[in-house]
Amino acid sequence: MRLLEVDGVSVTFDGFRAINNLSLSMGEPELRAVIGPNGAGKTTFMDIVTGKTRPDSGRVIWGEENRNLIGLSESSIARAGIGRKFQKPTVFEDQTVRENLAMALKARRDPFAVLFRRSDMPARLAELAEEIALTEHLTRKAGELSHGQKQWLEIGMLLAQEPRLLLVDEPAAGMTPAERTHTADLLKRLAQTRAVIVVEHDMEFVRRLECKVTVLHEGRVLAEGSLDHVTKNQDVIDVYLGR
Ligand SMILES: Nc1ncnc2c1ncn2[C@@H]1O[C@H](COP(=O)(O)OP(=O)(O)OP(=O)(O)O)[C@@H](O)[C@H]1O
Repeated sequence: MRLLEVDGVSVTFDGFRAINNLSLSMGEPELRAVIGPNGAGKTTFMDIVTGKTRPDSGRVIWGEENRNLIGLSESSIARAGIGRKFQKPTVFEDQTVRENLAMALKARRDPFAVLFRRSDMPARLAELAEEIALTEHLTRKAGELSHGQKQWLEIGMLLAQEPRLLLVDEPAAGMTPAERTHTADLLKRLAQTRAVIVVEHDMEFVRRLECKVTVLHEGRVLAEGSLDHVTKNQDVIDVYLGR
């Protein structure tokens, strides 16, 4: 099913067109990597989808009701089911892993939260911890976790909101090789039941995701397909070699 449709979106900053008639479609479930050189518009694309930046034109169509997200507040969009993981982890370092997850579960504000009984919380918390491979670390302070584990904890906290689409910004940055492998596996698993968009510079990591790749350049889609397909594309090669 089609979950998200970005349709002919443009945004200009001080006369500079950062996003230029961008169109992109996401299914549910789906895993997608978005790559592109510096300044290609990757961050601005996420800012538009999450309501942080309002485009000058175009539409962002969401869900089975074909709701246009443009003009909605960031919190309305989050409630509609779009979660965003920024590059830097923002977990509560003085709280334990369990406390961080419990806070995220309590913070659920969507209409389903009322159906979600408090007594179900321990089970859901255990499930989340399992999903992000932190079951053994529930009683540790988040500040004691490795960089990779903090990132997983934050992903777990986002999962508590049950997003239908998760946007993840450069998850592999600063991770050890073992953590990268874990993260790629985690994202692949998450994308079996929801839509996940990963913005990433690291091609080795993108290869591990084994998913469709969208290459952005100058605010529009330059190429789309498997990593092998897009890396053979002459336009993509030229852009990456800076010609
Ligand atoms: N608020 C803003 N005001 C002016 N220009 C901006 C603003 N935000 C982004 N830009 C410009 O828009 C272009 C796209 O930026 P964006 O950050 O989306 O690219 P990116 O693909 O995320 O790059 P990187 O890989 O370096 O993070 C860049 O040229 C950037 O300088």
